[in-house]
Amino acid sequence: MLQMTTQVRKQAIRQRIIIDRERLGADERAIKSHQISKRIASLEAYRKAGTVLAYMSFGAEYSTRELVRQALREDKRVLLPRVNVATKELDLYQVSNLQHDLAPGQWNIPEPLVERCPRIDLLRDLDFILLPGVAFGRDGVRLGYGGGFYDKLLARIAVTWQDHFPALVAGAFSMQLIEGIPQEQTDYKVEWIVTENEVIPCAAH
Ligand SMILES: Nc1nc2c(c(=O)[nH]1)N(C=O)[C@@H](CNc1ccc(C(=O)N[C@@H](CCC(=O)O)C(=O)O)cc1)CN2
Ligand SMILES: Nc1ncnc2c1ncn2[C@@H]1O[C@H](COP(=O)(O)OP(=O)(O)OP(=O)(O)O)[C@@H](O)[C@H]1O
Repeated sequence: MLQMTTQVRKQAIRQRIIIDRERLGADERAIKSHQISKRIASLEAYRKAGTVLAYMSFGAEYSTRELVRQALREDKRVLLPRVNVATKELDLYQVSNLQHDLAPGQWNIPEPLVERCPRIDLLRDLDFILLPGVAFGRDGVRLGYGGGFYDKLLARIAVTWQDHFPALVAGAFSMQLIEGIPQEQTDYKVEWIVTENEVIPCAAH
């Protein structure tokens, strides 16, 4: 019953923030996305990273394209997720060319083409993870679309790699920062939230 209440509360927050985020105009989103990208690119954790797990934004999410392009230009190893419908988990693939390596997948999100991109199973190699999200708390609590994809991925990484963990960073518009997001046992917190206005260091996970 407690579980149910948490899910209902999460869903209400999701719906509200998704609608509010759509209200930001396209131009405003582009300017803010650029500011977020620049701030993330200047984080030490990003600069030091050899292997980066990013994602391709969709809808009114902060646009990750600039950062993904920059990482490829800087010769970082760039991985992108693909929703595995059978396992309901994220499979990771290395991309090298955004024009040729991607096609619209689940929910129309650009995803790596399996025939062009090598699948990467070695979660140990990850230095930096850029996480999507609908809403965030300043303490690092993250609310996604409800698939639990990232929490499951992070749980897999935690098992593989107990002593060391990749940096967990989220880019988001400042309107996505809210108080009172309910947390569950399986939820991982992000370490940094980067908005158009600030870089927020959050509690360690
Ligand atoms: N850009 C981006 N890529 C991502 C994520 C993300 O949040 N953002 N994900 C983060 O985990 C995964 C995809 N997760 C998603 C889960 C639900 C919906 C969504 O729109 N669901 C609709 C129902 C759609 C349907 O079932 O047909 C909904 O909830 O209304 C989108 C993405 C992997 N890739
Ligand atoms: N490690 C895990 N193993 C199994 N199920 C999990 C795990 N982590 C989360 N889940 C389940 O996934 C479902 C959705 O979780 P949650 O609402 O936290 O998703 P989200 O963080 O919003 O989505 P996403 O991670 O895809 O952005 C929940 O029912 C949760 O119990």
